Amino acid sequence: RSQLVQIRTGSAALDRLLGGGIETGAITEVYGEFRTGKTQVCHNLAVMCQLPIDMGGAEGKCMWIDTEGTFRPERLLAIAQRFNLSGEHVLENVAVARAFNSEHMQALITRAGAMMSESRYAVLIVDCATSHFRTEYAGRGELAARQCALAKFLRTLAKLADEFGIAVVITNQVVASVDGGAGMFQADPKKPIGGNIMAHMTTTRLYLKKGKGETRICKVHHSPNLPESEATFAITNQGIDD
Ligand SMILES: COC(=O)c1cccc2[nH]ccc12
Repeated sequence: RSQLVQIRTGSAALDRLLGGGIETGAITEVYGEFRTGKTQVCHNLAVMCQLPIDMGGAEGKCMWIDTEGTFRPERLLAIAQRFNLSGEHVLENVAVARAFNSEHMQALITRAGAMMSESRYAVLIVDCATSHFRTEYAGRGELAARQCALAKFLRTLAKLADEFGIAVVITNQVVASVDGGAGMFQADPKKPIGGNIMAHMTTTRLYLKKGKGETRICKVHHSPNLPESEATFAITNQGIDD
């Protein structure tokens, strides 16, 4: 069983909000509207996880499932430079696969276990975890089937988080809604069909929203052990920062 640590995000304010950083051995959902920094948080974690544990890292590799072509290797190089890591070495330790539909996503995480038995992974990123489910199960009549497929996907992720002690980080794009961005599949409270799968199958949920200029505000939702407070961070060319 690998030692469970918290991985620093690159923003001290955000790390304080999280009680140290992103938890390994757990699933963290990062959700928010378009362009609120979800993928930027992932780029930071893909580098930070490779730092020594005593520097807030997890001394492991990153596995990245990219569903919308938002992975940017050049962003990793800039962040690596900021933390005095070799960019080439950092990129070598990030295994990226494009996932073109939800079946492909399920196949990738099913096979991920074999790779995690071979070498030390610290982070599995799925960005974005919900877009294919949303488009493939589009109609209202498909909500139950969508919840079922998503629940199976999250169960597989939870098993990887538990078995390999990795931090699973999944992003979820939500549209501005009257319920204040309650996250994907927030079933209409009047007709809860399995409720919000994401809300009860993830350990910690980070809601991101735009602040002034290039700043973003993160609010912790539904965390079993963190106060519901918020932190402000910046998005820079060298990743997220205070
Ligand atoms: C090169 O990257 C992979 O082979 C990979 C990346 C993310 C998830 C994966 N699952 C199985 C292989 C794989």
